[in-house]
Order: sequence, then structure tokens, then C-alpha cells
Amino acid sequence: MKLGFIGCGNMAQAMIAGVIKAKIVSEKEIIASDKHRPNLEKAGEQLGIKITDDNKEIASSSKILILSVKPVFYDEVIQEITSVIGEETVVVTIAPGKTLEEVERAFGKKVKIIRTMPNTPAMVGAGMTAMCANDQVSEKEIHKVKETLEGFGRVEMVSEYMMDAVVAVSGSAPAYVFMLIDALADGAVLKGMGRREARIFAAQTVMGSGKMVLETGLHPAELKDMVCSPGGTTIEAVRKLEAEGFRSGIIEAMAACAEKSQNMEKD
Ligand SMILES: NC(=O)C1=CN([C@@H]2O[C@H](COP(=O)(O)OP(=O)(O)OC[C@H]3O[C@@H](n4cnc5c(N)ncnc54)[C@H](O)[C@@H]3O)[C@@H](O)[C@H]2O)C=CC1
Ligand SMILES: O=C(O)[C@@H]1CCC=N1
Repeated sequence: MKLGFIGCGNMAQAMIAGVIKAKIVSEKEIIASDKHRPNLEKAGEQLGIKITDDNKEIASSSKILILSVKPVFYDEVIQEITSVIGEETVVVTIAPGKTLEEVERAFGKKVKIIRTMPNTPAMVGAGMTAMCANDQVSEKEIHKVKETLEGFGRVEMVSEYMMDAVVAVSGSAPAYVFMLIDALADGAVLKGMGRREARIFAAQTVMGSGKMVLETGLHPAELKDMVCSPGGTTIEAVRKLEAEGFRSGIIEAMAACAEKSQNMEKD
């Protein structure tokens, strides 16, 4: 099985590191290209994968081809590879706002396309990916791609109209979670804790809280209530967070994110 990446930036490298670590695909079966030669060489060395400057070579030889360039470069790359794309190749897109229909139109012919939205925690095998497919992809092929993407985390099939919400809740969300971790660490530093230690306390707490939601199946509000002892410290913090617009800040940020995803090409 050959796994190809056109564009070898942050997201591609996170996915490659994840599948290699999980032993889903060996380094020898992965090939990547990138316009920026120094980055490509560095990624090739660090990850032990094959590299090439030739996007067509990747398109014609990959069973699964992941288009990991920015949305604005999709059309250019698709035009370059459409004449050589293998008949059995499944093209995987990871770009916000790029619909299956738009990508199909750019190829100008029937191609197997799976639209996904991954996130960078893929790098440590803890990614969250949503996927949907066009009518050219068989159930067996969907299963194969899902299995590959599961190498770097959890994968859920979604309806295509859900993709903008997915961008807001998982694709882009690691950025806000990292901001939360950084802010938690700042708060601890303010109270005298060393930076390194503060970061560990903050990150472990975020990870543990996420794990609790997933493993107990309890509503996050119920889990929050379990931390708030009556008349205690936590409810004081919760009072302040509500006054500062913590929840509404996140919801508004996500609304802006989803809207940007929907209008990516129009801005
Ligand atoms: N960074 C993230 O957390 C996530 C990114 N994505 C999507 O992944 C895609 C890539 O994003 P990033 O990795 O963040 O960007 P990036 O800028 O780190 O990587 C894109 C790479 O594509 C290369 N490139 C541009 N034109 C090319 C061409 N014609 N042929 C070969 N390589 C070319 C660039 O040199 C660059 O290294 C985007 O569509 C983005 O929306 C999706 C989910 C999460
Ligand atoms: O910021 C972006 O546009 C990409 C898509 C999701 C995460 N990063």
C-alpha cells in the first residue's frame, strides 16, 4: 500500500508521524512532495519517508493520496495531477471549505474522493478526524482509508454538511486548547509555580478532563458540578469565568471559525 502526500507541512507531518508510530504503514510505503525543498528534505530525514519533487509521481503511484496543501493551492495541484491519477487511487482532502463537489469539478472527471478534517494531535496518535466520501468510493475503500486514519486517532463518519462544525470543534480546536493550557500555566506562574511544572500540571489536567468525559459518558456540566464543593474554591473560579464570558467567548470563536470554513474561497 502506498500512502502519498502532496504538501508536507504541519498537518501532513503530524499524520505521517502518527501512522508510522502506530505501524499502520511503514516508512518505505510513504511518499511525500513539497514545493519548499528544505522543509521536504528535513521531513524526509526526520520521518524516514521517501520524498520527491514530482507531484505526478505521487499521484500515479499512491493507493491513498492525501492533498495536504492549503485550500488556495488545491485547484493548481489538482490540475497538475488529474491526467495521471490512478483509477484505483482514493484522493483524501483535508481542506476546510472544499466540498466533494468542488474537488470533483476541479478534477473534471469521476475520481474517488474522501473529504476529511483531521487535527494535529494526530502527531501523538490522539487525533480526531471526520470523514465523508463521494459516490465513487466503495464501502471497502472507505473502510481501508478509515483504518489508515485510525492509525493516528479516532475517526468518525459524518454527513458533509457537518464539516464546518467539525473544523470549529476539532480541526482548529487544538489551537484554543493550547491557549487554555498556556493560560492555565500563566495563572500558576502568577502564584509562584515554575513555568515547566506549571505547563505539566495544566496539560495533564486538560488531558485527564477530556479522558473523563470520554470514559464516564457523563455530561461535562455534571463533571464540573462534581469539582465545585459548596462554598469552595472552584465555584469562585466558575463565577469569575462566567462574568468574563468564558463559555460565550469559546462559542463565538467557534461560530467565526465555522463561518470562515464555509466561506474560505469567497474571502
Ligand atoms: N494545521 C492544522 O492543524 C490543520 C490543517 N488542515 C489543512 O491541511 C492543509 C495543510 O495545512 P498545513 O499543514 O497547516 O499547512 P502548511 O503550510 O504547514 O503545509 C502546506 C505545505 O504545502 C506545500 N505546497 C504548497 N503548494 C504546493 C504544491 N503545488 N506542491 C507541493 N507542495 C506544495 C507548502 O510548501 C507547505 O509546506 C490545509 O488545507 C489545512 O487547511 C486541516 C486540519 C488541521
Ligand atoms: O487554520 C486552518 O485553516 C486549518 C484548518 C483547521 C486547522 N487549521
